[in-house]
Amino acid sequence: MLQQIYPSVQHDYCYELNKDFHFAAAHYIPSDDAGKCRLTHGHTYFANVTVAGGELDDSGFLVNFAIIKQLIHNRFDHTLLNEDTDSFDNGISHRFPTTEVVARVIHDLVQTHLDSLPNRPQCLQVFLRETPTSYCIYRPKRKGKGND
Ligand SMILES: Nc1nc2c(c(=O)[nH]1)N=C([C@H](O)[C@H](O)COP(=O)(O)OP(=O)(O)OP(=O)(O)O)CN2
Ligand SMILES: [Zn+2]
Repeated sequence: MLQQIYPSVQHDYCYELNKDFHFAAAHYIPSDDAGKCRLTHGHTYFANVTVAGGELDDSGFLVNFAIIKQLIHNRFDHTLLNEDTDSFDNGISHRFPTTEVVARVIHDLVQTHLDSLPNRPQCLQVFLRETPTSYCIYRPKRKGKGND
């Protein structure tokens, strides 16, 4: 597993956890501007998900690390991302499986799970590395932080 220091996100929560995981997936970018990336090709994506909150659950967890990985790995590992039409859409640019959009989709899948937990943790950041030289960070707008 790639080890690195990730950019931190400012917050006032007592607890913050980070989960690293990776998954292999293929994609293509259906845009004339995408050059060679218009063709189907694969990556080993490295993700770091940041979750924060003020309360732990009955196991002493903010959220189980394993669940964070399973949510994403079970869904996308060894898939063609473009075929996951619940997450991506080849006809709408802001739903093409770019690094930016995949990072946002990972956030949304994680946050949907977190919203089902009684202690209501928040996913504050998704760091997603697509290649050795390219990565994206997605941070959702946060209510009460001047963004809403
Ligand atoms: N803003 C974005 N730009 C590009 C994306 C993207 O998702 N968001 N994606 C691609 C391609 O899918 C490609 O997989 C990654 O491109 P790139 O970093 O250029 O890949 P290289 O390995 O060729 O990079 P080098 O540093 O030149 O070796 C393209 N752009
Ligand atoms: Zn690519």
